[in-house]
Amino acid sequence: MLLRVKNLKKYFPVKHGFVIERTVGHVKAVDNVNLHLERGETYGLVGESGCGKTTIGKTILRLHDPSAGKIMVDDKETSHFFMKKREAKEFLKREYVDKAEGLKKQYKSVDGVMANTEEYENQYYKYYFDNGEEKFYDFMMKDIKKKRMNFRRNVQIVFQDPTSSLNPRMTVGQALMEPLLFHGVVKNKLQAKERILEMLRTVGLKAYHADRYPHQFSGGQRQRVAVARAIVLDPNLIILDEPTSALDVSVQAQIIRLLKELQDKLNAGYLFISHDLGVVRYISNYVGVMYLGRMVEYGVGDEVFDKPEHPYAQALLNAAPVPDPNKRRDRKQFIITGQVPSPMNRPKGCFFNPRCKFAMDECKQKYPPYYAINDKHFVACYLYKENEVVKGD
Ligand SMILES: Nc1ncnc2c1ncn2[C@@H]1O[C@H](COP(=O)(O)OP(=O)(O)OP(=O)(O)O)[C@@H](O)[C@H]1O
Repeated sequence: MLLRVKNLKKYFPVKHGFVIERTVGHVKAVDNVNLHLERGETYGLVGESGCGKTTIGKTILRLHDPSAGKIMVDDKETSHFFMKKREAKEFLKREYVDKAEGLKKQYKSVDGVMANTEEYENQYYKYYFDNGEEKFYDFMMKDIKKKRMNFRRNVQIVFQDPTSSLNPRMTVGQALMEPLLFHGVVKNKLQAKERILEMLRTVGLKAYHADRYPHQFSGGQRQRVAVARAIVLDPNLIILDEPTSALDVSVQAQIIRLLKELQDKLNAGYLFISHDLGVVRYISNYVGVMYLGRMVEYGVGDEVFDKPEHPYAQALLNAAPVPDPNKRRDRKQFIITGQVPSPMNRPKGCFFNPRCKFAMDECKQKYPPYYAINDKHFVACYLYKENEVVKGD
């Protein structure tokens, strides 16, 4: 599995006080979110502004530390890649040293058995047994750094506004050269230049664009540069955070087409964050609808778009353009009233209950679990409580 997010939480502390700061609450930007994604697939995240989409993307990328939960990339838990030295040492002691010492005791009575155990075959335990604790820590810290670099290479992001994500003082050639040399992907500058020209061609730009600065491009071209920078290291996972929102409609279509073509070429997984429901529908295999930090409905894209079941998802997705006018008439129509509550002070029970015209007593008591509409479609709403309950995965 390329990406697996399990019970992810990101709470931002809210502090008051000028001289003595104290935490007066938390913005629960992301609360118990699960999602997974394979290579070559796209997971679309939709929901109103402020529901936590960008925070999920940034937390996966480790621009934010998660408050709780797991993020696994290529089946590997990523949290210890980003630990500070002391924390990492504690983690290594817990995960390896203490366990290795336990094994030693277990096998003490039978000399020579240790070398035949499964754990001894594991390179980390073997290193510890052969080299002792201090050398083991040095070895593991280097290993963690290697994994962190590998993660940084493998997971990339494209932001909405390429103007702020590109360094204005660097030419496009320099901006693309930097990560190539930093990650040692190429042996020398000549190889780097070849790769940069190939990347520019891939995203529909010309060789002479390498000598230009970001301000010398149009918005669409700048986003092409940002895409080139994201793919130059051949990543497996790309987070696309509103990649077309700042562009004209005709340019949006070109960028989306480019992203689709690139996905076929790179076989990368995309986490696609957008307000534009039409684009999300077009590009995504799976879709998750978020409300106040939680995924209220998720599943295979066409299923969720054709038959949204959560009252919030129905209201939101009804706003999406539908190519087939007959389908549009079949849709349940209603409009949500009221304001989105504050993520610092969410309503009891289902967070949507004060705005939901179907709200029942239990909706005001406890947040609903996920019910399976079928094996491709899940919804957190008591209206479906006759259905099988599933873990939010
Ligand atoms: N660094 C931060 N510190 C404190 N609160 C934050 C921070 N970043 C985001 N938030 C809050 O977390 C919540 C979720 O924000 P987020 O940007 O993830 O939403 P979003 O769904 O991506 O919205 P948009 O579509 O407008 O980008 C919001 O209430 C926001 O104010």
